[in-house]
Amino acid sequence: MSTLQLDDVGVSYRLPGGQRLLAVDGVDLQVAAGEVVGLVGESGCGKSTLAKAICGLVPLSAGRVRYDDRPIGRLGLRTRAAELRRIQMVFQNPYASLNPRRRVRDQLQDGRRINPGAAPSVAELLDQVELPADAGARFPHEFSGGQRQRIAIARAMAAGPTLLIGDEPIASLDASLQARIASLMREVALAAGASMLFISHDLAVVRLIADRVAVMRAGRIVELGPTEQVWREPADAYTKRLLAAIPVADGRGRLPEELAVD
Ligand SMILES: Nc1ncnc2c1ncn2[C@@H]1O[C@H](COP(=O)(O)OP(=O)(O)OP(=O)(O)O)[C@@H](O)[C@H]1O
Repeated sequence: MSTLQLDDVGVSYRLPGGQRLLAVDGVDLQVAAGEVVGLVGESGCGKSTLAKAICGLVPLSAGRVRYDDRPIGRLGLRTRAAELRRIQMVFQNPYASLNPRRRVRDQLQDGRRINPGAAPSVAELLDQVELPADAGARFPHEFSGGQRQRIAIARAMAAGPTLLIGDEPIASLDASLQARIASLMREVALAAGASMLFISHDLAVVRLIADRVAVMRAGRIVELGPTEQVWREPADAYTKRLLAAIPVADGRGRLPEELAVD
């Protein structure tokens, strides 16, 4: 069974003037087979950079990423290609993975060719993401934002991934749709036997779908644990602040006073 294992991972960017920014710093994280892990934290804390590091899209400055006990990153292209084909991403902007000029069914077929035999048919993929069968004959621009994100999820699943990474996949959707699309991602990933790393700044949605949650701040993971435990008994002051900031219907903080931090 495929496990993603990050050990002491660091990623730094070179800034104008030669300085380096340590965007990810000493991250240890594991995503086990069949598990959904939520990665939360404020804008700029390094979530997307960590996702890119997992996919080999940015080089590591420290540590290692292993998938299925094989290294990813800073490797020969052949090894990377084989491992990375099994990791698929869904981005905030569905167009990041969709071609506006190709019909939906052709794009799903393109995905299915990445790992032949690993994914269901185009009709089944559309059904899984709750789109009508005739959606395949249309182009991405003919759909709403939520439908487009469903297509992007189907496109990712068409490649037969064993790990699905969502990088803020619900951030651009209407609030009414966010929980549904997040739950759908969990459903389709688990139904296919894949695990999922779900990146979001929306803790309420992460609580709905994640088995474990990792809280990231300034490049580091400051808290990691079963979702309900982190939610009910956050150990880290920053996690407490994040949770306290979640709005509720009456406009006040969600958490009781005893969890408030200064
Ligand atoms: N290509 C780059 N070059 C230089 N700095 C970068 C680059 N990409 C990201 N950064 C910086 O690295 C830090 C982490 O950025 P990253 O996009 O990973 O954060 P994030 O948590 O995903 O934020 P958001 O939720 O806003 O997408 C930020 O300070 C950002 O400005």
